[in-house]
Amino acid sequence: MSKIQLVAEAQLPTKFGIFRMVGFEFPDTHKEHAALVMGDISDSEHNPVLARIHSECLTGDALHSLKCDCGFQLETALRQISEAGRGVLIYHREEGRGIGLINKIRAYSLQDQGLDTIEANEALGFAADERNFAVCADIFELLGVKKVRLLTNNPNKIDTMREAGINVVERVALNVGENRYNTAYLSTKAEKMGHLIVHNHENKEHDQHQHGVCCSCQREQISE
Ligand SMILES: Nc1nc2c(ncn2[C@@H]2O[C@H](COP(=O)(O)OP(=O)(O)OP(=O)(O)O)[C@@H](O)[C@H]2O)c(=O)[nH]1
Ligand SMILES: [Zn+2]
Repeated sequence: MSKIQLVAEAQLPTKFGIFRMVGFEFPDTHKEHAALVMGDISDSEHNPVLARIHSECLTGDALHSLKCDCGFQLETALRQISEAGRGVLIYHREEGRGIGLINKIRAYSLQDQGLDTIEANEALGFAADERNFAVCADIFELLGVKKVRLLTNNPNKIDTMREAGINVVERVALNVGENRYNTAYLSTKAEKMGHLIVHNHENKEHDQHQHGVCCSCQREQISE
């Protein structure tokens, strides 16, 4: 398969400030990814860039689902980049950990019957995580980013970046959005997938809760 290429760029004003949106495409498959860039990221060698690899989650990112932590992480990452005045968010379009939206809905149906997130994937014939993060290293390279402070709880993202030559100088934890509907999902990630999740009750910075959702996440008005 040929390498992904940078194919389009434009300004994107958001509620977190004005980003440069960069579009990437594989020439053969036309599979698309995108990145939001703020500030001057060309000097990462001397001043590592705050960065997020955010895997697509239509339900969490756009439809306000409480079944996962994705939407909360997306908002927090964009806010932190905006506060830093500089950074990159790669929107990694591998919905449902790479199984796609319809299969994720099928997995959610199995979860409604009691399976956890990994068991549901496996019952559908998939691995627990089908994502390929290597493309994100290529995207960092195309953006001229060499050293990053990576916003993630997933050690696999860090390992893959380092193997691909992107220097992750720091992991910045992203523990937001825990609520009654995703506690089991977060526990499965921590216990079975090795994610570095800190639960709200252990997280001194986030010890106030409203409506079952962590105080830090700005989506406090949730009707239950
Ligand atoms: N197959 C499947 N995918 C899910 C489920 N819940 C969320 N996802 C997808 O999981 C991806 C996010 O992965 P997570 O494991 O939550 O987090 P991560 O990106 O690995 O790690 P962080 O950087 O810490 O956010 C997105 O692509 C979501 O669409 C689920 O129950 N089943
Ligand atoms: Zn999600």
